[in-house]
Amino acid sequence: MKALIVNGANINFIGLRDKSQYGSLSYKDIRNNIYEFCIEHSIEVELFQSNCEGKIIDKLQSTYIDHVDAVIINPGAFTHYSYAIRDALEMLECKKIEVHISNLFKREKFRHRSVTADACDAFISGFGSEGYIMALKYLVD
Ligand SMILES: O=C1C[C@@](O)(C(=O)O)C[C@@H](O)[C@@H]1O
Repeated sequence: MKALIVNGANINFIGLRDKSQYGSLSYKDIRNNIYEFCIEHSIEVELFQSNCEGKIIDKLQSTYIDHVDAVIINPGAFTHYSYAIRDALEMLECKKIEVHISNLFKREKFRHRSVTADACDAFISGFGSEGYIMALKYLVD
């Protein structure tokens, strides 16, 4: 099993920003938890984070050449308006899971809408950073 985990805008600042929504684990802690789970379950994983929409699209497109079985994506605020990331996701034929650390529906109205979620197979929101592990568990079960 080969998985790509893509994190978008400001996810590298998790642990510093709005701890009431995102908890106090840092992005590095979250990465380490993911690596630990992937080692235990023999998942080959690549973690990618960018604050640039175009770089995220390039990374998603690269999975055509560098085949992956699954993409797990937290686009950050791009979730709410990036049709370009949505289109890049839609093209991919692998399993796609959208993850959000916070519960989008318990927050501001602009966060209630995901333009990327319907290009994915599944959606996880509100389980904190455990959401990434839940997505990985779903893939290995
Ligand atoms: O950056 C983020 C993080 C987020 O994607 C989440 O994981 O809960 C939710 C988004 O609305 C926000 O812009």
